[in-house]
Amino acid sequence: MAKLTERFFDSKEQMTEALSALLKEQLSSGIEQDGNAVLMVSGGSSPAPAYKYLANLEFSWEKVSVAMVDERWVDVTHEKSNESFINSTLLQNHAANANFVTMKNSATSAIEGQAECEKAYAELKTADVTILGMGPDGHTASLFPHAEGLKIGLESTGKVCAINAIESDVTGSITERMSLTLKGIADSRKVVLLISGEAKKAVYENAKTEGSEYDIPLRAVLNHPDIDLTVFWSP
Ligand SMILES: O=C(O)[C@H](O)[C@@H](O)[C@H](O)[C@H](O)COP(=O)(O)O
Repeated sequence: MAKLTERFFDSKEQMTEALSALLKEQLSSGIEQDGNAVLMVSGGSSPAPAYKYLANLEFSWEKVSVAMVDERWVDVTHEKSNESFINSTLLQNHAANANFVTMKNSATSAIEGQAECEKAYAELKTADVTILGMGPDGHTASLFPHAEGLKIGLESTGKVCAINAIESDVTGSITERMSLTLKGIADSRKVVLLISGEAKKAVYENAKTEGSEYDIPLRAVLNHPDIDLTVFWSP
């Protein structure tokens, strides 16, 4: 089982404040320890206010590498690109000085781009903090239930994997993705899971029950013995 800490807040503002403080603390201690820090980021609405706060924070951003937790296999100009979202929320003002490591490359498919992405991620040290979201289907990163590539995502010793999700209301039409593997998620001093609303709280509680990691991939994170996980929930 992961080492689990649960922090439930009364408002999104309180969650953002606590999350921002945790991110700053993890990055500072990474720099103190290794001279540089690695932050793994997800898309989604929950982390956006903390990203905006960090963007305006005076910090040694030139010592920070920011890398994606997952990405749709689309160009950065695409409206659904997570990289574009990170550019417009986090990599602004002071944080624009951070070194950004993309998941997307010029390969025509995620599976063809996997080796190049793995090479880029292999050069990164253990992350200081990894931010995960969770979908209503129990996916986290782009580890979607029963997706093509999920077995590799759960079992590989590599950091990244190509995923082709089963199309649903949650995935939308773009099902081809690159994702951190479970091993890639676990290669982090701290993992943070952000959950908003009662409906997703129920999904999270269900993920904590015994069952298949293929049905609810978040279970694999909760079950992982080496993950230090803090769950942030707000209404
Ligand atoms: O790539 C995606 O499909 C989304 O980014 C997704 O994985 C998101 O992180 C979660 O659905 C949490 O979203 P919220 O932060 O909006 O709850």
